[in-house]
Amino acid sequence: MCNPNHAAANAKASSLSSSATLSKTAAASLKSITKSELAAHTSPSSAWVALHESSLSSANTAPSGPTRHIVLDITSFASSHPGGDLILLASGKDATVLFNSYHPRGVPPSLIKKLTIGTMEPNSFTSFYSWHSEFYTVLKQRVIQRLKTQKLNRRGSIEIWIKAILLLIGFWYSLFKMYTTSTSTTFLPAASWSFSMGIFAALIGTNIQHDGNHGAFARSKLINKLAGWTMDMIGASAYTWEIQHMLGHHPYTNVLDMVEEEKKERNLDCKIEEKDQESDPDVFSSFPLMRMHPGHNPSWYHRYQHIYAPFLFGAMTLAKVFQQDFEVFFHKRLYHIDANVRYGSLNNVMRFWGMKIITMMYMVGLPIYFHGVGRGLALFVIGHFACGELLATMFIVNHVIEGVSYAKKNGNGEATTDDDRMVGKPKTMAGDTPMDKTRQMAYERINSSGKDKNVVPAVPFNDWAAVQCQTSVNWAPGSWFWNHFSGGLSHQIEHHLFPSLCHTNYAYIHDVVEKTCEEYGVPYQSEPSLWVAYGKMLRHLRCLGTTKIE
Ligand code: HEM
Repeated sequence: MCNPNHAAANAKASSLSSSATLSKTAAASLKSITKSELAAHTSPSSAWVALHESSLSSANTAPSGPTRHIVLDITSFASSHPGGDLILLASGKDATVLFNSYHPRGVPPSLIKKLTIGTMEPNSFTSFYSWHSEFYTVLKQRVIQRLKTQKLNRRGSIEIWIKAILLLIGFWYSLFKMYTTSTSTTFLPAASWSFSMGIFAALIGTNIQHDGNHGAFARSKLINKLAGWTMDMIGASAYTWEIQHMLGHHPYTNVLDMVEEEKKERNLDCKIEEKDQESDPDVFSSFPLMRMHPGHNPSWYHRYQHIYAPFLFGAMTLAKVFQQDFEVFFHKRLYHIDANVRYGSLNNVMRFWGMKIITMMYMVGLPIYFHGVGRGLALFVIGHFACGELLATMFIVNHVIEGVSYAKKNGNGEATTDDDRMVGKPKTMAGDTPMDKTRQMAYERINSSGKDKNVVPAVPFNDWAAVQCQTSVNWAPGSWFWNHFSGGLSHQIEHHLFPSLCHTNYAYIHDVVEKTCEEYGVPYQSEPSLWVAYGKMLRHLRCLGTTKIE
């Protein structure tokens, strides 16, 4: 079912996008590549990526044959890639989600053809997602059009530069005052500076490093790299963050791969070669103390998680700096995600250790030098608690909150029929499927306007972009202030759909996204403020602590 009114927009979008589906003759002349061959090409000296062919097609129709992926050799292209070395994160794996979500204007088909070296064996990957809808193609085209009309840069403009400079000054000034404020009579002033340093660190994380590492801060690759590096400046490794956030959380938001879960329960290793395991590492945050996905088994203590969560969130950044970074560095993996794409290179290993040593010197060593061991350590912990608490408050409400959906991948491969889709339909804790309701509303709206009800395009429940809308929630939508304060976290739906757009744009495109969702029958959930969202998040955690849904 396709709305003819959208055909023109779709055609325009696809002329820019990579409608590079290879002809049968061209495909026949390409070599067939196995999953293990693909997985062997993960270094900058030899990097291959696989792309789901239907996601590159402008037709976006359901497949008539087996799912097929093409393979691109990106080794020589990587150095000239406009998005910098982010492209290497995708090497050795199915890069369909990254490719589609990072190029709102598409990529020239001629480039795809030039880089294509083969095709994957049929059905090599079993993905939770479907790519057979025009929803995302039309949405991208409308958003790009809005940016053009309002003369906004896709990447950062003066707004983000001014903010970045002020935040960096705030961080270093607070640190300096924390060293130099005497603690001999009272501890409070130095503690306040440490608290302020922690708040600035959180805001640097959400406003500078987040955009930098998504390639969205500036047009220059070097500036993006430096902006991303501020993560190391505040103590945690940007490489671990890229692996967790960009390869795990963004592609598989609130998705839990039940095959992997079952293996874990039987203490079986989830092999890294099984690259199509699809789970969101953020739903493991603070695991096992927190239960953040209904697919996880509840333990007795989870019934109290809504009480201890606010304290635990404060320890989140300490756990990142001292536990997760080292675990990922030494094991070279995060759950099912191969970390060799970053920690496999000597330069990156040196940067990891160099930055850890330097930051420990100014964040722990100097406070101890100025204030003694006990007070110095206390100042360090206060700063981290302030940072962790603010970050968690603004982030967790986006994905773990009343009304949000969770998905389970049951290992049945890509859904192509409605029955298959039902298996993995994203559901709320209450067991509802919000998209059932929004789809119905879209049909009714068209019917009441007297038009043919078939004109509402059917978006599959597991359409990648529709899943982002079902699993993310906005707060304070449209607010310029909160969008700036949170580094775009308040417009999480827009961020998930367009991670390569600078966050300063989200407040100007959210109405386009909301309207397109409404038109296509896709959920779009917003909470009026952070406080309302926080309350709903705690209530939801209480419910998650006790209830299990199938
Ligand atoms: C797999 C093969 C890939 C090819 C052939 C490719 C090609 C391109 C091209 C041609 C552009 C310029 C687009 C424009 O100006 O609108 C671009 C931009 C970009 N790419 Fe890629 N890319 C690939 C993979 C990736 C991956 C995996 C990521 C992220 C992990 C990524 C991130 C980016 C970013 C952030 C930009 C800048 C976005 C912008 O200008 O709005 N690319 N890429």
